[in-house]
Amino acid sequence: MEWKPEWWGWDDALEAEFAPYREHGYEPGRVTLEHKRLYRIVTAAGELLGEVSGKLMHQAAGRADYPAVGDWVALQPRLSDGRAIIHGLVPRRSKFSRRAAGPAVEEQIVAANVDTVFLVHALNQDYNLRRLERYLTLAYESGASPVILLSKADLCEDVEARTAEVESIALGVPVHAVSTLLGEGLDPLAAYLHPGKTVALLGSSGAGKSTLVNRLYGSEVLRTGGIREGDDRGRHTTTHRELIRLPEGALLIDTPGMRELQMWDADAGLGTAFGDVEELAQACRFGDCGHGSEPGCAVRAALEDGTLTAARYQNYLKLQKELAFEARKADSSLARAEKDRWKKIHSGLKNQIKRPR
Ligand SMILES: Nc1nc2c(ncn2[C@@H]2O[C@H](COP(=O)(O)OP(=O)(O)OP(=O)(O)O)[C@@H](O)[C@H]2O)c(=O)[nH]1
Ligand SMILES: [Zn+2]
Repeated sequence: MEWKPEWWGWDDALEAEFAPYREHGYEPGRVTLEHKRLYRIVTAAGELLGEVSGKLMHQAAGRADYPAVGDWVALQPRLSDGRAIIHGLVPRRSKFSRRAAGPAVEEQIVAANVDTVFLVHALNQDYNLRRLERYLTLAYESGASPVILLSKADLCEDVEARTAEVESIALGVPVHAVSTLLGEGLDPLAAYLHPGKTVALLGSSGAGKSTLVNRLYGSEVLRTGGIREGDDRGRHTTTHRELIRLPEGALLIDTPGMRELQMWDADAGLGTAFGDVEELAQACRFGDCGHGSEPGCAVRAALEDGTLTAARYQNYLKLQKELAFEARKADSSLARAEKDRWKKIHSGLKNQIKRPR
C-alpha cells in the first residue's frame, strides 16, 4: 500500500513537532484502533501492530498518557513480524475525553486529534436535550468543532420543530437532520469531510453512527446494529473505536455508543455550551449572586419570563456540580498515585542501598 502521511492528516506543523523523534530514528504512525493496549497503526511500512515501550509505560501517570485512537505516535517498526514499539506520543491538538467507566477516577480519551465532532442523536424515543447538552459540553472542551446530526429523521413526525428546539440549546452549532436509511439530508455533511481532516462520531448506542459511517464509506466497513450476532441481546454493537479513511480522503473515527457520558474536566466547555446562562449570571446586580432571592437577579428574571427554561438551568447546575465533584475526587486520587509512586521509588532506592556489593 502506498503511504502518504498527509492522507492520514500529517502536515508541516506535525513534522516540526516530530523533529526530536526523527533524530532518534523513529517513524511516525497514526493509531487507527486500540485493543487491550495493542494498537493498530498506519505507517510508511504499512499497517503495524504496536505496543508501548517499557519506558513510556513507566512514565505514564495514567490512562491518558497511553495512545488513543487518532494519536500520532513515534515508533520503531519491526518488519519481520509486522509489529512496532511505540516510543512516544506527539502532543495532541484536540482530544475528546470523558471519565472512564468504573470506580477509578480516570480520564479516558475517546478520540484524539479530531477536527470536527459529529454528535449523533436519534430522533426517536432516545431524543433528549439534556443529554445533548452533556455531549456539547465535552465536545466544546475537546477543542474540535461540534456539529449535531439528528439521525433517524425518518422516524420523526416533526423534524423541523425538533431541529429548531435543538438549535435553541446549541447556540451557533450547525444542526442537520439526516436519515441514513432513506439517504436523506446527507449532502450537507460533505462540508465537513475534507481530505486529511478527522471527524469523530459520538453518541449513544444505537444512534446510527456505524450505519452512517458505512453509508459515507459507500460499503460495509463497520458492523452495525442491524447484524444479528447471536449474543443475548441479539445485536452487535460497536466495541472498538476505529479510524477509517473514506475513498474521498476524509478520516472518520467511529466510537462505541456510551451508555453514560460522564464528565471530565470541562469547565471551559460548560461555559461555552451554556454561554447564555453565564452571560445572564454576569448581568446580575451582585457579583456573587446566588440566583435565589437576591434583588436584580438576571438569571431568575430570565427563568420567569421564559427566555431560560428551568430544565436547561437545572442541567447546567447539575453538570457544574458533577464537574466539581469529579475534580475533587481526581485531586485526591492523583495525590494517592503520587504517594504510591514515591513509595515505589523509595523502596527501590532502599533495596539498592542495602544490596551488598
Ligand atoms: N429508521 C432508521 N434506522 C436507522 C437509521 N440509521 C441507523 N438505523 C438503525 O439503528 C440501529 C443502530 O444503528 P448503528 O449504526 O449500529 O448504531 P451505532 O450508533 O453505531 O450504535 P453502537 O455501535 O452501539 O454505538 C440499526 O438497526 C440501524 O439499522 C436511520 O436513518 N433510520
Ligand atoms: Zn442572580
